[in-house]
Amino acid sequence: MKLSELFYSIQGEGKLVGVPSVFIRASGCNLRCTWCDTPYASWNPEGDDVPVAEIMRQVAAIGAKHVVITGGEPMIMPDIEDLCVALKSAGHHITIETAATVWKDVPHDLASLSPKLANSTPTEREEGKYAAAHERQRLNYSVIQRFIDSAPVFQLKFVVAGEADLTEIEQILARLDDWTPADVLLMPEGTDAATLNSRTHWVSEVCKKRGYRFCPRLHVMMYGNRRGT
Ligand SMILES: Nc1nc2[nH]cc(C(=O)O)c2c(=O)[nH]1
Ligand code: SF4
Ligand SMILES: [Mg+2]
Repeated sequence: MKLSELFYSIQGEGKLVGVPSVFIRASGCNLRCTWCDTPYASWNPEGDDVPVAEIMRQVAAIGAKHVVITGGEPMIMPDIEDLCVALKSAGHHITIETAATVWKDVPHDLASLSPKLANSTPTEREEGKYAAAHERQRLNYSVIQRFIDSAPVFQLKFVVAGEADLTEIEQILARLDDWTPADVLLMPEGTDAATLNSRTHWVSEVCKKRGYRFCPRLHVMMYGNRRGT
């Protein structure tokens, strides 16, 4: 798998926030979010091809149960299934962080689904060649539904930048089945504490009204937006 980084940190987002976890970051993405916080795994993918056996050696050396496979987009990696099978048989808890645009039936424990809203689309003027492909691919309802239907546990984690995003989130949720408000997480967009804090108030008010979960970005608050954290 093309690997941009592998590190041990605290899960900063989602239902398992606070859990010490090994992060395996696949390099390469089919989307191009304008606010992507890991451009080194999407816009300008860095890293080397690392065999699953070597990834397993590095994970074993850390010795944690929880593993988060993120990216980039892990579901476009040719050996994602081999990696998940190996992690499962070694007894790990697997979270997959995906934009849920590509389906693969791989063993996992938590599907962290982050469908991308219109706020993610690059402007035509700045990034014309990516804007159209991103817009075409960013929402794939049948893929999202397959994850919901097959995952042992899932979360729908929406990156929100403004109150207008709520309308789109509700349109998306209306096309999906078998979720409850407790599965819906609203995460402020931002890669610094000041931006996150400026969005905390209105996002938390929406969560109180709708019964959605507020999703912090604990690692950004703890470490700033730094690689390997
Ligand atoms: N600590 C920490 N928690 C995370 N949760 C999701 C992450 C991601 O980049 O997908 C992430 C990350 O990069 N670091
Ligand atoms: S889906 Fe994730 S990795 Fe890909 S461009 Fe968007 S934020 Fe970046
Ligand atoms: Mg991230």
